[in-house]
Amino acid sequence: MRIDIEDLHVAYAGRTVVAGAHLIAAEGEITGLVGPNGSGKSTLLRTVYRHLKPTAGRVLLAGTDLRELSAVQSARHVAALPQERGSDFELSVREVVAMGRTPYKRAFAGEDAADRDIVARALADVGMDDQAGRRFTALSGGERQRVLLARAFAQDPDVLVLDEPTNHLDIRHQVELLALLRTQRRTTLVSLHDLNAAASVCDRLHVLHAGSVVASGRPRGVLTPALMAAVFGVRAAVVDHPLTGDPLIAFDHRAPADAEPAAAVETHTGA
Ligand SMILES: Nc1ncnc2c1ncn2[C@@H]1O[C@H](COP(=O)(O)OP(=O)(O)OP(=O)(O)O)[C@@H](O)[C@H]1O
Repeated sequence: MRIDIEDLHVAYAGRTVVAGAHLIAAEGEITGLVGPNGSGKSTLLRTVYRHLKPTAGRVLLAGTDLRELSAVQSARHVAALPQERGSDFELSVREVVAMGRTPYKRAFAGEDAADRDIVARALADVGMDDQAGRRFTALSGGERQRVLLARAFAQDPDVLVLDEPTNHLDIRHQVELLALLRTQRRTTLVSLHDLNAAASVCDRLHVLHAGSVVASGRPRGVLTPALMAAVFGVRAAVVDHPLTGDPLIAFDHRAPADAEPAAAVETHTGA
């Protein structure tokens, strides 16, 4: 299922932080959202998983305005890994993941064999199947993250919305998670701070700056040295990754760039 975000505005207590964002997350593609701190990535994602209501504009799921769907209907289609990662579940790992099946159950209905298979597969996908009996609150930050991702997988959604899913993960688990997203081929909308990971894993990228999408397109067309200077305020060269051929952004960690105003950034929409 495809997601269309049209002229989205979102405000907190009257302060608009997403202002007229447009983007498409195409069916079966990984669509990345990148941008500096505070640019509005989490806020935009929160409207897609219905944690926040837009003040104007809309989010369409396969052409239907999300607001026309009930909470249960949208939970069958859209699963999220939010940035607010619950830490207060006095539940086992397996029970947390099984919560992903809730949208499919009638009140008080128990698990059936199909639910148990889906939960087991989700736990195996994130490499937590050997820890299913542990208490969620006893896990490390990265382990919790993987369990909450398994809960999203157990929801068997058409669309995955992931807010910085690689946060807290060691490099091996980052690579595994991103590879897993690629093999699943679900419609995925994901925010990432790691621009090299975004360049490798995303089919398309949207760059948010001060609440607006300032560049969109294939990673190679979007992640240019000029954009890195103007939006992120850093100096960088873009080369070919020696192992994969993906764009590899080599940052100058010694000094920031003199950032140009964001208005100087051209919006890219091509390949
Ligand atoms: N719950 C909230 N109440 C009020 N303002 C908020 C709230 N959450 C975010 N903001 C503000 O909205 C703006 C956008 O924040 P948001 O978290 O969407 O940015 P982000 O791009 O995800 O940032 P980061 O990269 O730091 O996670 C920021 O100015 C932030 O301070």
